[in-house]
Amino acid sequence: MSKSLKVVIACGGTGGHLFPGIAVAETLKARGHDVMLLISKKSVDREASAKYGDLRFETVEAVAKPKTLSPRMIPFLWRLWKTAGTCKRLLKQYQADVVLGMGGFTSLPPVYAGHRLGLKTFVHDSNARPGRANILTSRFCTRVFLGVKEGKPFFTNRDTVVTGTPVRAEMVNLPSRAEGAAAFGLDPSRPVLLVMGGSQGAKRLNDLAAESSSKLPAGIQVLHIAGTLDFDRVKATVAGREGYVVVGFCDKMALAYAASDLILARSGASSLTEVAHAGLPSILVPFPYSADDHQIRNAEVFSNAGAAELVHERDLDAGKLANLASGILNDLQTRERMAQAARALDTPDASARICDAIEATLH
Ligand SMILES: CC(=O)N[C@H]1[C@@H](OP(=O)(O)OP(=O)(O)OC[C@H]2O[C@@H](n3ccc(=O)[nH]c3=O)[C@H](O)[C@@H]2O)O[C@H](CO)[C@@H](O)[C@@H]1O
Repeated sequence: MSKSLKVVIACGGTGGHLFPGIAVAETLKARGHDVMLLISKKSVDREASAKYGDLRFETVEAVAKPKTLSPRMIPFLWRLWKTAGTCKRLLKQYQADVVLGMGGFTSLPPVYAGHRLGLKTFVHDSNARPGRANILTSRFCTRVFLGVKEGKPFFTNRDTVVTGTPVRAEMVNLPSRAEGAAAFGLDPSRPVLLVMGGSQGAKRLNDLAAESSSKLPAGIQVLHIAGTLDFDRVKATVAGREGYVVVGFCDKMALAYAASDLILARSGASSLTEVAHAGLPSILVPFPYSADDHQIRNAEVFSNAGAAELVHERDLDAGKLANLASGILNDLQTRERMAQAARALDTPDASARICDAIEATLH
C-alpha cells in the first residue's frame, strides 16, 4: 500500500459542505489514511455530525463574510487572520500532509495555513456558479475539484478537475422502498412527495408545501423535512392531514430518498447530487437570495437535462404547486423520463476521484 496520509478536511458552516466532506473522509479512512474534519461551533454542524462518531471532528471559528463595504469587514479580516493562526497550529500539531476545503469562507483559513506550511492544498466547489470564497481560496491551492463542469470557467489559470460532488457511504446503496416507507410510517403502495429545504430548512418552501397539502389528491403522501427551527410550525399547519409526515432534521436521508417518488426542494448542490444519485424526478425552487444566484444555476443544470421542473418562488403558489406535483406523480412516463435524466447526472465515484487525485500529488 502507498504511504498513509494525514488529511485535514475543512467542511463547516452548512450541510452542503459538511456531508461531502464526511463522504471524502469515509473513503480516505477506508484506504488507510488518517483524517481530521474541521467544523464550526454552529448548531447545524453539531447536529449534522452527531451520527458520525467514528470520525474525528475539531471545531474552529466560523468566519462569515459581511458585505464588502460594511463596517464589519475589518473585524471579519481580523477573525480570518486569527483563525488562520489557529489552523496553522492545529495543522502542525496533527502533522498534516494535506488540507482539503469543501467550500465557503470556513475553508479559507485552513487552506491558507496549509499553503503557508508548504502542504498540498485543495478546494472543492460543488456549485454551477462557484462561490467567491472558493475562487479566493483557490489561489492557495495545488488543485481545484469541481462538482460540475459549469464551474470551470470561473477558475482561470488554476489546475481544475471535474470530480462530481461526493455522497456519503450510506447513500451509495439505497435501502428498498419498503424499508424507506417503514422508517417514516408511510404506505409503500401510495406515491410519496419528499419536501426538503436544505440542511437548515426553508421557511417559504415549507409554507408553500404545507398550504398545498390540502389541494393534493388524497392518495398522495408527503414526507416533509422542515428543519429543526420550523418543525413545530409546519407540524401545526398540517395537523390532521392523513399521510403527511413532518420531520425536523433528518438523520436518515438514504431512507427518505428510498421512500420517495418525487422531490420538492431548493437547489443546494449536495441535495441535487443526492437526488441524481437516487434517480428521482424533482421540482426545484431555487433560494431567491443565494449568492450570485448559484441555486438558479444549479437548478438549470437539472432542468436543462430534463431531470427537473425549475420554478421560481415568485411564480409559485400553493395551487400551482399541488397541480405540478400531482401532474408529475400521476404521469408514469414523465416520471420515468425525468428519473432517467437525473440518473445520467449522477457521479457515483466522486469521492474516489478526489482521493485518487490527492494520493497522486503525494506519491
Ligand atoms: C441557502 C444556501 O445558500 N445553501 C447552500 C449550502 O447548502 P445547504 O446546506 O443549504 O444545502 P445542500 O442542499 O447543498 O445540502 C444539504 C445536505 O444536508 C442533508 N440534510 C438536509 C436536511 C436534513 O434534515 N438532513 C440532512 O442530512 C442533505 O442530505 C444534503 O446532503 O451550500 C451548498 C454547497 O455550496 C450550496 O449549493 C447551497 O446553495
